[in-house]
Amino acid sequence: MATFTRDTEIFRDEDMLREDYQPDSIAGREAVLDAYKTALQPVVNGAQPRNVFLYGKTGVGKTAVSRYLLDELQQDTMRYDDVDLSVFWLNCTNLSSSYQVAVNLVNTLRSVDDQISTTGYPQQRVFDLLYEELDTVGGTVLLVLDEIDHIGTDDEILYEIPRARSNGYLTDVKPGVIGISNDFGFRESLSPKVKDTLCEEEIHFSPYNAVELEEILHRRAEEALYDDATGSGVISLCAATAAQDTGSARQALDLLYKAGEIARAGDQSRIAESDVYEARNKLEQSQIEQGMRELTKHGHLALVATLQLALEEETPTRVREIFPRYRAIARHSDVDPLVRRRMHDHLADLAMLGILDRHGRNEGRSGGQYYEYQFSVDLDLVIDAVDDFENVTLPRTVARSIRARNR
Ligand SMILES: Nc1ncnc2c1ncn2[C@@H]1O[C@H](COP(=O)(O)OP(=O)(O)OP(=O)(O)O)[C@@H](O)[C@H]1O
Repeated sequence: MATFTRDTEIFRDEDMLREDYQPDSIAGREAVLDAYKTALQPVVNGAQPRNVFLYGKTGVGKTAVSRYLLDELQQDTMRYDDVDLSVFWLNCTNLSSSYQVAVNLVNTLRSVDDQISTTGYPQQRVFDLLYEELDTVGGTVLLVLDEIDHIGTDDEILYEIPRARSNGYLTDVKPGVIGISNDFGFRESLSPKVKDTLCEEEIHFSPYNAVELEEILHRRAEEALYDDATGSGVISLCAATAAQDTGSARQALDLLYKAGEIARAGDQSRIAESDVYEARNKLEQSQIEQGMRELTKHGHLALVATLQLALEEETPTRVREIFPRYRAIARHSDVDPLVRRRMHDHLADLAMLGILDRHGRNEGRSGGQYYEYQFSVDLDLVIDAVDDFENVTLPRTVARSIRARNR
């Protein structure tokens, strides 16, 4: 018997459940598609494009809908000789200034053997280079800036590009900017002139409800899974679970994919509801693990201090117990400790991430309120995560528990 045999019961084409798969149809987003089409109509007419700003939480289809509609737009404009449309995408994660966005745009527009250095130019020079490149491409150019909120308050470029034509910097090209963001605060933080320009057309992507998610999952499952691979209620359970939690299609698809993997690993011929529950727990766990790894240095220190108390069976515990431990661990790790109140903010963050449970308690007659903390996740999970903290010198009790687990 072979060690590996091809799946014949659960996954027909599992790549279709992966993050980077681009669906060829969009379900449950009619109103958004209508608004987006209206915003893009000037492009088909050969007119100056409008700038569009898309916002909504993570996983609600901003990228998928944009890719789908811009592909359609490119195909449909080919029918008109007087429209020459080019679309360029730039992911702005880690680009925290107009300068960096401009340099990366220049390099996106240029060929790979003709890139410019990411530092060393005056800002105006980079903008001029960008205008030259845009004019060289010519026609209508749509620049899609994904995760645009990373640019922060240094947002001049979002004003400059759309205005460059009327300001006489561009002659042969009609540029349009499509900004995408899942940070609701970003729109408010834009300077008024940028807001007026970039947010000419705004499209809000609301979280999906269970009915919409079910439609998305059904369409995807039709091709990704074999016909009898889902037991009754499985798809609606994935949809309902994700709708109640985040309303994200990504979460719903991840749940179905994970549940399928669990069924396959168990040699089952179909996915059961119990696989969805198990998948939810596994995904939650890995999200929490990731949350712990991505904490700041002081978040790591506060976590280790609380873990030390938990291992000594001193939890639930109060800030006044955690703080001295935190301070000692910080000193051993060559970090200046924060004052108690600031460290308490980090404990509150850990509670918000679902790592700690926090309960308010009253101090009896003397009045006053205090909080008690304890882990709301399995300690083994925390010990595993802490093992990877490179910036913290671990106290002996914690180091010992790690060794015991790794043995
Ligand atoms: N309406 C839809 N129809 C079909 N698939 C969808 C739909 N909406 C989202 N998806 C799928 O859900 C996943 C997440 O969607 P997408 O990446 O577009 O979200 P997003 O809003 O851009 O999220 P982020 O802000 O995190 O980038 C993708 O796999 C996408 O194909």
